[in-house]
Amino acid sequence: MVLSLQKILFGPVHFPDNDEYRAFQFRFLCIVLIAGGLVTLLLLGGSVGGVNPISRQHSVSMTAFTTVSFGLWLVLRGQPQRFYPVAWTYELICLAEYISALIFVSEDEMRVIWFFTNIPGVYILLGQRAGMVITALTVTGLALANRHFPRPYSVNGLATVLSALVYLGAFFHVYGARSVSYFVRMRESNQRLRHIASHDALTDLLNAGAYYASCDQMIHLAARQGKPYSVLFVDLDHFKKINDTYGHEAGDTVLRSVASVLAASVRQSDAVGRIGGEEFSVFLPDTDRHGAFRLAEQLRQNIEQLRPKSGEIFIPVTASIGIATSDHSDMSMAVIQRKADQAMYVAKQQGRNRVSLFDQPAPF
Ligand SMILES: Nc1nc2c(ncn2[C@@H]2O[C@H](COP(=O)(O)OP(=O)(O)OP(=O)(O)O)[C@@H](O)[C@H]2O)c(=O)[nH]1
Repeated sequence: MVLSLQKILFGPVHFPDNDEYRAFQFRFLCIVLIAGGLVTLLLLGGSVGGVNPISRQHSVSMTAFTTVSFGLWLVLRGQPQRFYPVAWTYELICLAEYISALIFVSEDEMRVIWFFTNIPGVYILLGQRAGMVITALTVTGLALANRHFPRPYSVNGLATVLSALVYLGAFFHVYGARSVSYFVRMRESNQRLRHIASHDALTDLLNAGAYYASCDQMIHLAARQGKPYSVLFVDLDHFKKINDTYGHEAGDTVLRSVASVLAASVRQSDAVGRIGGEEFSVFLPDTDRHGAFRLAEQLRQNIEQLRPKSGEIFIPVTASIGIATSDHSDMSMAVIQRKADQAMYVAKQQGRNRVSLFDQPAPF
């Protein structure tokens, strides 16, 4: 019920998770357009019914305003990319409408109130600069035009109106600046937290949880498309000895260097995760065992040539890599990872610094 009302009001729109403020502005503008059209329609109804007489000239302007408001809502519905042109157009027709009321409805001494309702909306929809410009235009326009109105406001009345407008503009300026900067900081810290929760602090690769979650998604996609996928289990050789010989910090340097090589050597669509101390896993969508073997061999050589530097020492490092490729049945991540692990174990047994395929001889 709520969802279908939202669909009617806003159309079929979707905003990314970290775009709440833009989503709010879009929805706010839709509501403002509908509310603006309805309010003028109500006042026009009052005029037709004789409750609230409005001059003929202003009735024409109100009819045009109502039509354009609803028209703009239809233009905006489901099209967030039209937000700024629609918001500016609406703002300009609002100003025209309020000026028309000032000139043609002089018997309504409260008509200046509409300028007050306008300013918060400009700050919310169009931001600080537009809010300041519209406030300044309103204040100077009223100050200069007052004596030309058929029934000008008294000096006292005008002074109150202008001071209150300046106060309102300043208030929303400060409030808007604060809330936007607060929102931006909240969004940044959310992004940071999400990154921390899904990445390994030492290497900045995906951590085990995030890595397996993204592999599960890729496996679903591959199953739908009927495409093969492979997993490389990369385990550094005699890493304990590296720690013992060069120190733990040098070990960390090695892990970071290997992680960079892995991340730089694969495609954007592949996933790389640190799944244990000196264990990495690489998921290769749309890759059969030939492609996986070629890449694994390349990675093995890149790691061997790496020789990361710690202090004045270049540390020799090698890796054993196990490969498993999906067969025609659907293979879960846990199963294929286990097979890659077994293949890696074979590589270790055969002397390390080599690539081994699960249950199969090398294809070349
Ligand atoms: N520097 C550092 N060492 C780590 C980290 N995580 C795990 N290790 C160390 O990695 C070593 C892994 O040793 P093992 O599992 O025995 O494996 P290995 O020495 O590489 O031997 P093989 O795998 O059989 O070639 C352990 O000594 C861990 O303490 C880390 O974040 N930083």
